[in-house]
Amino acid sequence: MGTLPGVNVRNFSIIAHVDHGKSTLADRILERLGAMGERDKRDQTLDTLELERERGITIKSTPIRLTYTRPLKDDGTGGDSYTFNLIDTPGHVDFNYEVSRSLAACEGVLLLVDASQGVEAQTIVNAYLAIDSNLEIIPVINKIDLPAADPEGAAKELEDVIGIPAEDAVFASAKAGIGITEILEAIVERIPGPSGDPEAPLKALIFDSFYDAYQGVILFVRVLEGTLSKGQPIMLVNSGKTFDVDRVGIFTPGLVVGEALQAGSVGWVAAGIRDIHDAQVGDTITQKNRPTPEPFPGFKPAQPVVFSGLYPTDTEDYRKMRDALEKLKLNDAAFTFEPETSEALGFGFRCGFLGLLHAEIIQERLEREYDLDLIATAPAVIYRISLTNGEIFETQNPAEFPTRDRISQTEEPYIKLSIMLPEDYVGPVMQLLQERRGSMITMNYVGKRVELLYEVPFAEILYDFHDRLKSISRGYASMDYEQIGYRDGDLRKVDIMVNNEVVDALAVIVHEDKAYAIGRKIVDKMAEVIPRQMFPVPVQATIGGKIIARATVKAYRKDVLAKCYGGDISRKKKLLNKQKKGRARMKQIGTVEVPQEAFLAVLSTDE
Ligand SMILES: Nc1nc2c(ncn2[C@@H]2O[C@H](COP(=O)(O)OP(=O)(O)OP(=O)(O)O)[C@@H](O)[C@H]2O)c(=O)[nH]1
Repeated sequence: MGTLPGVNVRNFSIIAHVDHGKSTLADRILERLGAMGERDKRDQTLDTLELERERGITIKSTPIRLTYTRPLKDDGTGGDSYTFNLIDTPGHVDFNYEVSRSLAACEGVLLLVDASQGVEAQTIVNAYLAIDSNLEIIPVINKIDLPAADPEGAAKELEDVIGIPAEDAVFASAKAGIGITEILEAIVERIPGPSGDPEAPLKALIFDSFYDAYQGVILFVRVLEGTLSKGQPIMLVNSGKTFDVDRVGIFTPGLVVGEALQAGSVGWVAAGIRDIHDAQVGDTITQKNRPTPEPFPGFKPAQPVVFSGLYPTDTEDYRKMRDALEKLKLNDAAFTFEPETSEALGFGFRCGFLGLLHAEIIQERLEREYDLDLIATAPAVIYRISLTNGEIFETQNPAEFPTRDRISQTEEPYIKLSIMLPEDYVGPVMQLLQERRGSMITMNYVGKRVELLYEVPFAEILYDFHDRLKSISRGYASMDYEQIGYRDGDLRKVDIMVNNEVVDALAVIVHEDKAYAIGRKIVDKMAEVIPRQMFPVPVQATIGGKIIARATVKAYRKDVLAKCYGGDISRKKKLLNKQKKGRARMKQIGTVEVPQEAFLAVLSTDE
C-alpha cells in the first residue's frame, strides 16, 4: 500500500458536460497507463449497473489507481513515477452532492469541454463545484479532431464565463488519442500532491459506497489526515456510530486488500457496517479514541426531494416489491420508501428520490432486475404548509393536503436554474421560463451564446421542462440547477374523477395560476388514453369539489376478435395475447381500466 503523502501522488477527477467525452478520456488514460479500458472493466468489476452503460451516463463512481512514469527528457529529467488516483464522478444534477464529495477527495480536476459545443450549463456548475473545493483546474478542450471544432473559441468561452485563463487549456482528442501526454504531464505539473500527516488523528472522507452481501457496506474514502488501518476502532462523526475496521485496500480497479491507508491515499474500507445510513457519503471517519478536532465540513444527509407512489400492477406482487425495494435501499442512502394505500391502486409504496433521473433508474431496476410491473403516480416535490392553528408541516403527498379552510400559507421549493443557449433562442426560452413562473436573476452574453440564470419553482421543471427546452432550442440549450429553498406559492389540490368517482392516486398539488390549465391537460390526456368502454366515461378535474375541467371517453370498444371471422383459433389466441400485453400496465378502477400513461398525464409534453 504504502503511498506516503507527498509529491508522487495525484488525486484527480474528470468533470464535463454530458457527452463531452469524459468516459472516452478516462478510457484513453487507462489504456495509456496500461490499465484496462473503463468499458472492459465495467463488464468485469463490482456490480456496475447495466442501466448506466445503456444510458451512457455515469451513476456510480468507481475510483482507480494508476501508475504514470514520466517520459525522459533531453535534460535528463523525467523517468520518475507517479501514483494517480482517478476518481470518477456521476454526471447528473440529481447526484451533484456526490459529485461535490468526490471532488473533495481530489486536489485537481480535468475540466473537459467539447471543442465543437463550447461551454455548457453542466460545465459551469461542475467548474464551480471544483472551485468551491479549492481544486486546481486543468481545462481540456476535447474533440479537436472534429471538423466543427473551434478549440480557441471554446478556451476563450471558459475564460469569459468562468475566468479560467484560455492559455492554460490543453487541446486534445480523447478519441484520436491527441494531447494525452500533455494531459498526463499537466496532471503531474499543475495538480499539487496531497498533504497531510500520517501520525495525526484520523480524518477520512467518505465519497461513495456500495453494499456487499458478505462484507457489508464498502466505503470509498479519501484519507486526509492520519492512517486508517485494519483492526482499528473507528467512529463516524455525523452518525456517531462506531465500528472496527475489518479490511482496507485500494482499487486497481478491483478491490485489492492492503494493511493501511495513509494521509493522501484513496481507497476502501470494510468495517462490518450493515446499514448504509450509518456511514453516509460526506461523513468523516475518525479514530474512536482519538477523534479529529476538525471533521470534514459540509456534511448533508442524503435526502430525497422528489416523491412518487409506486404500485405493483398485480396486487400479488406486493411482497416481492417490498423485498426488492429493501434490496435497492441497502445500496442507496438517498432512496426512501414507506407503505402507502390508495383506494384506486391498492397497496403500494410512497418512494423518495434525489430527482427524476434517480426515480427513473429505480423504477427501471425494479422492472428489469426484479421483474415487476409497476404503476407510478405523478412525481411531486415537498411543499411546506402552515395551518390556521399555527402548525407547520411538510408534505409531498396530495393525499395529505389539507382543505382550504385549514390552511393559512403554502410554500413551494425553488431552484436556481442555469441555461446556456445560442442567442437566437433566447426569446422563446424566456417565454417558456415565464410560463413556468420563473424570474430572471441575470443574463450574460458569451460571444454568440447566452447564459440565463433564473429562479424557478422546482415543480415547474419536473413537468416536461427539459424536453420543451430542448425542442424550443433545437437541442442547443443545456441546463443545470440547484435547490435554493422555499418561497410563497398559492397551492391547490386538483382531484380527478373517473366515471364520477374520485381517483385518489391521480390527485396533484399545483400552483393556483396553473390549476385550470393542468386540470384541463390531465382530463384531455386521460380521455385520450383510457380505452373506450361500452358506455361513455366522464373524466373531471375538481378543486375543493368544484369542477374545473371535463372530458369524455366515448363509448364503443374495438373488438379485436371481429377480424378473425371465427376461423383460426391460434390467430385468435395470438391477438388476445397481444391485447393482454398491451394492457399489462393497466389498473382496474371501478368498471374502468386506466393505463399507466393516465397516471402521468400531468407530465405529458403536448401543451
Ligand atoms: N470526434 C470525437 N468524438 C469524441 C471524442 N471524445 C469523445 N467522443 C465521442 O463523444 C461521445 C460522448 O463521449 P463519452 O465519453 O461517452 O461522453 P461522457 O462525457 O462520458 O458522457 P457522460 O457519461 O454522459 O457524461 C461518444 O460518442 C464519443 O465517442 C473526441 O475526442 N473526438
